[in-house]
Amino acid sequence: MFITEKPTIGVLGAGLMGHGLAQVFAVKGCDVTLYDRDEKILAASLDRIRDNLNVFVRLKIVADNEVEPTLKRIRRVNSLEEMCRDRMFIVEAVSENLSLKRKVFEEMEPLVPADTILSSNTSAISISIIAEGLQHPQRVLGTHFWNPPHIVPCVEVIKANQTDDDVFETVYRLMAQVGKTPVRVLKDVPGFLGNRMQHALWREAIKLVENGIASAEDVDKVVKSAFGLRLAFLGPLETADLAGLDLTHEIHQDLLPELDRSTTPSPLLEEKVKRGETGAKSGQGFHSWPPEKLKRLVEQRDSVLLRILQQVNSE
Ligand SMILES: NC(=O)c1ccc[n+]([C@@H]2O[C@H](COP(=O)([O-])OP(=O)(O)OC[C@H]3O[C@@H](n4cnc5c(N)ncnc54)[C@H](O)[C@@H]3O)[C@@H](O)[C@H]2O)c1
Repeated sequence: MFITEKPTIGVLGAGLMGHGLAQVFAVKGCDVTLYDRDEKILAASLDRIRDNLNVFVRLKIVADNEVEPTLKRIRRVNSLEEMCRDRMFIVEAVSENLSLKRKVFEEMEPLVPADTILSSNTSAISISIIAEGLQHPQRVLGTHFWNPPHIVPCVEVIKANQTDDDVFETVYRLMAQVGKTPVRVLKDVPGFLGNRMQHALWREAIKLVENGIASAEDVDKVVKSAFGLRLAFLGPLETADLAGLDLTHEIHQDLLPELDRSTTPSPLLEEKVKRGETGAKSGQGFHSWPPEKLKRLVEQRDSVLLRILQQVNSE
């Protein structure tokens, strides 16, 4: 399948992920339509993108005079129909809810020609189930961007049971064309690649706190000041190779039986959620989050991530 130099992109949902997705494509010269049923969220999206771009300008990744032309390439529209018009690729980023996702895909189908590619940014819902019952499920696949999508390079391109090979490879190339680091997820498994690994780590981290082995502060500190440091440069399998697979085998023989293997959320997590301690949004989770601390951390996160990426890319 052919990708034009300036692909036409539709983004459905302008929330946390959607506004950043619009930015990803617009920065690379694509013509973007952006739609959200919530008028306030849609109205605020361009200012959020401008704020994001200003961080890039401060770090000299984007030139000052590129900000307005980038914003001009994003057209906020007031209906699904307008968002779908003349699009080569549409990415859905509405709330994480299966029936909602199935509904919006059903609504989009009659609004686009059979060769418009439709993707979902779902974190965990099966793409094959979203595509079930559509007239042309072969043009549906997953593109799982990570938050913040305008900064984190990886996009997991997920092949659903019905996805056509050519569609899959076209989207893989499109992601590379807009400067992302695509990976192929060849089977539609829950959590794809990244969230399976990430939540295996979180399950163990929560269990260590629940069992009183260390504080939440110290659990986070071990990741940040030990093995987490190298993760942006070396993956776990590269690290296992460097450590030696014989040593890895030895350690797994002794350690794997000791690790948490729960198949339900931990009692500590259940208790916190019941108490309303839902993390940053409520001000309290494993850590406490006064608003100024949270604001500073999110700003620092974006600029630290960009600087790590600059460093890794220059090696
Ligand atoms: N937040 C993350 O860290 C993250 C990371 C990766 C993937 N995702 C996935 O991305 C998707 C979006 O997540 P988010 O965090 O941006 O959520 P969000 O709640 O910030 O945004 C969702 C947006 O969808 C809009 N919406 C809902 N129904 C709609 C409809 N019928 N038509 C038009 N707009 C509609 C809402 O108004 C809202 O603005 C989810 O599937 C989520 O799992 C999220």
